[in-house]
Parts: sequence; structure tokens; C-alpha cells
Amino acid sequence: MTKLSLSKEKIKVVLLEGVHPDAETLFRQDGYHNIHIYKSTPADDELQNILSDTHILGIRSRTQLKGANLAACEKLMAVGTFCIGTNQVDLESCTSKGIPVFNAPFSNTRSVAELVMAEIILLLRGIPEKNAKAHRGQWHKSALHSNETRGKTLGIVGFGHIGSQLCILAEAMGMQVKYFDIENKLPLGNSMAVSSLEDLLPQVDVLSLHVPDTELTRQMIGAKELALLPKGAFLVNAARGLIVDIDALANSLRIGHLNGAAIDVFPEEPASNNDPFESPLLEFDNVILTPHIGGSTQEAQVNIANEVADKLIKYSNNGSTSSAVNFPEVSLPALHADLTRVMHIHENKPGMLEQINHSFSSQKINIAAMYLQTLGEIGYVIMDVNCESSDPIVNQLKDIEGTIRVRVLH
Ligand SMILES: NC(=O)c1ccc[n+]([C@@H]2O[C@H](COP(=O)([O-])OP(=O)(O)OC[C@H]3O[C@@H](n4cnc5c(N)ncnc54)[C@H](O)[C@@H]3O)[C@@H](O)[C@H]2O)c1
Ligand SMILES: O=C(O)[C@H](O)COP(=O)(O)O
Repeated sequence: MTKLSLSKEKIKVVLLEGVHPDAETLFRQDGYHNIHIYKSTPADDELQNILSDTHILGIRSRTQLKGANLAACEKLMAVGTFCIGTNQVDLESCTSKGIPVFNAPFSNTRSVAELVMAEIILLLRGIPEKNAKAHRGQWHKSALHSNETRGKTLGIVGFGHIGSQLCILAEAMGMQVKYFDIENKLPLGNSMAVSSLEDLLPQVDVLSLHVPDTELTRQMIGAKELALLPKGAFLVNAARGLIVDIDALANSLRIGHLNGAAIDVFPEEPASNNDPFESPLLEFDNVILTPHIGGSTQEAQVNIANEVADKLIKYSNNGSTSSAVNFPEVSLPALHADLTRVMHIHENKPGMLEQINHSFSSQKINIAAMYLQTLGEIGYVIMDVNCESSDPIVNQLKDIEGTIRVRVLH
């Protein structure tokens, strides 16, 4: 069995934010027992303390791994975001520290699309308002502003995994789908691409957002864009809170321009279920408010736990970085019993390989196999070698200027 330079007993795995227990099970089955589980994100001081000796960290969308938190991660080897989004992590800093970040790019796609489809039906029937009134003892039987989905136009912003999955569900319900994406995307079924957001907005009955949180998407739906939607339209946001100007949305609902909304994500979200939730949208009966649960189904959480834990374990056990979001991707075979695997993460600049090769030849170490991949500023080279002790070569490799990290498997 392959031995890690740091034994599995010593590798500290921290799983925050109630990551599904299947992840812990997978780590334990593989021999990792130094596992620490937290239901939410600890407060900043405690978090920094926890992170100071953590080797493998699992988070969901809430924990911010930036600035001081990331600076506290002196021993961090790999990060798993047990969700789709990775905007909560400073990916550039992770890369420059030689830390690969893994996510689950489509394990909760279906869950989000189903929730959004359900919300579209409820909004078009005016259910949120009728439900709220019924809870207050008011009977509101009326067909006014109550419509079928069939024949209505759904505008989708971001035609990626979730947007396109939603398109399939919406078309099955008889909706006409029009979408805007910054990339050229294949129109599925009868859907039609629209060349700009401004062109899309006036054409839709319901607008649903499925873009990541980036500099380009932050506040992409503000007062101007809301005004371009037809009077009586609906907005759904199950993407990220900062994509919509929430005050402009509240204003549009207040003046009766929008007829309702379904919002799952907010510019500021409570750190845990014990913290209060505040939003300018609380006053509106015609708004469905959900606590960022688009991907929170048993099916999705089980899939995510297994997918991300598996990627983290593979990286720790054999160095594979397949589907890392910020790192050169290398898929490695199992290490031959007679060999030692030396993994060298370095700044991607001319002359590195020459120096690495020279280190091995000067110590008369035969290289049995070599794998190399680079991505932007970073290079990752893996050598399976014949050597009695790895300490001398590791020390020599660490001395090469531009070396970020060296790991060894026996
Ligand atoms: N509410 C939840 O629980 C939940 C669950 C999963 C994902 N999400 C959010 O949903 C987002 C989308 O998920 P996905 O899996 O579909 O991602 P994806 O990467 O598959 O698709 C995103 C699409 O948005 C497009 N895009 C990016 N910038 C754009 C811009 N400025 N204008 C127009 N299009 C743009 C991309 O080209 C891509 O096609 C995630 O980034 C995440 O933030 C939320
Ligand atoms: O990015 C995601 O996948 C969603 O926002 C879900 O995040 P969560 O796991 O924190 O609910």
C-alpha cells in the first residue's frame, strides 16, 4: 500500500458547514481518522485557529476562504468546495500557494432546476400571495393574475448546467425558452439564443438567473434591467445574491412593476440556522424566500459528498488533480510498489524542468515515469523514481528557486 510523506493518521481533515456524512465515511474507509466536523462556519477567530493546522479542508458556499482565513492556512494541502460555486475561495491565492481546489460541478444541478421550475409554476399562479393570505385566515379565491406556464416565455441568463437543465423542464411544461449567455451555447430543443441581456429582458414573462458570481455578473440585474422587464413579469434568482441589486428589486416590487419573485440567494446570508435573516424583501407576500437551499436535497448532498471527498482522497493518496478548478490537471496511475512518487509544484517559468531533471541526475536517481502539466502561472511535475531515501532529493528540489511545494509518496 502507498505511504504518504505525512501519514494518514496525521493528516487533519476539516469538514465545515454540515457537509453530508458520506464524505466523512469515505475518508474513514480510506484510513483517514483525524477528521473534524462542524455543522456551520465557526466565527473568524475560531476558524483561523482551526485552519492553522488543517491539511484538507471541505467547505460549502458559506465559508469565505480569502484574506486572513487563507493566510491562516499554513499547512493546507487541498480544498474541496462541497457545492458548485467556488467564488467563496480566493482561487488565485490557492494556486500560488500550491493548493488545488476541487468542487462538484453538476451534482446539484437537477435539484436547483427542479426548485426553479416549481417556483415558476407557483409564481405564475400567484400562490405565494394566496398562501400567505390563507395563513392569516383570509380566503382569496380568484383567477386574476393566475396563469398556466404553457405558452409563456422563460428568459434564462446563463445557459450552463443549471440553465440548460431548466430549459428542458420548462419546454416539457410548454414554455418558450429564450436565453442569453456570454458564451456561444448550443440551443437545446426549441430554445433560442438572444444576443444581449437588454434584448432578452423585454421578451420574457419570467426571468431566471443562472450565472456564477463574477465581476461581470455582480449587480447585472439593477434598476435599469428590472425596468426593461415587461410589467407583471417575475424574477427568479437561485444563482448568487450579489447578481441582483436587492434594493432595486424591492423597489420594483413595491411600485408593482414586477408581479413577484423567488429568491434563494442573498447579498448577505446568515452564517448559521441560529442567526437571524434580514432582507428588504421580507415585506412582500408575492415573493418566495428560501434559505439558499437550491442544491439542498438528499440526492445532491450525497452525490456531492462522494464526488468531492473522492477527488480530495485521490489527490492526497496519489497526486491526481483531475477536474481541479485552479490547478494543472494530471490523472496519475497507481504508484508501482518499488517506486517513490515525487510531486513538485512550482512557478511556471523557463528552466524549471531543467533544474528538476538535473537534481535527479546529480543524485543518480533513475526516473521511471514523468508527468507534467502547467496552467497559467503554475507547473506540476510528478516523477516516479527508484530511490532508497527521498530526503536528499526532496531537500535539493526545495532549494530550486520558484519551488512552491514538494510532496512524496512511497
Ligand atoms: N442556489 C443554489 O443552491 C445553487 C446551487 C448550485 C449552483 N448555484 C449557482 O448557480 C450558478 C450556475 O451554476 P451552473 O452549474 O449552471 O454553472 P455553469 O458554469 O454550468 O453555467 C454558468 C453559465 O453562465 C454563463 N455566464 C458566465 N458569465 C456570464 C455573463 N456575464 N453573462 C451571461 N452568461 C454568463 C457561462 O458561460 C455558463 O454558461 C453557480 O455558479 C452557482 O453560483 C446555486
Ligand atoms: O454553489 C452551490 O452549489 C450552491 O450555492 C449550493 O451551496 P451550498 O452547498 O452551500 O448549499
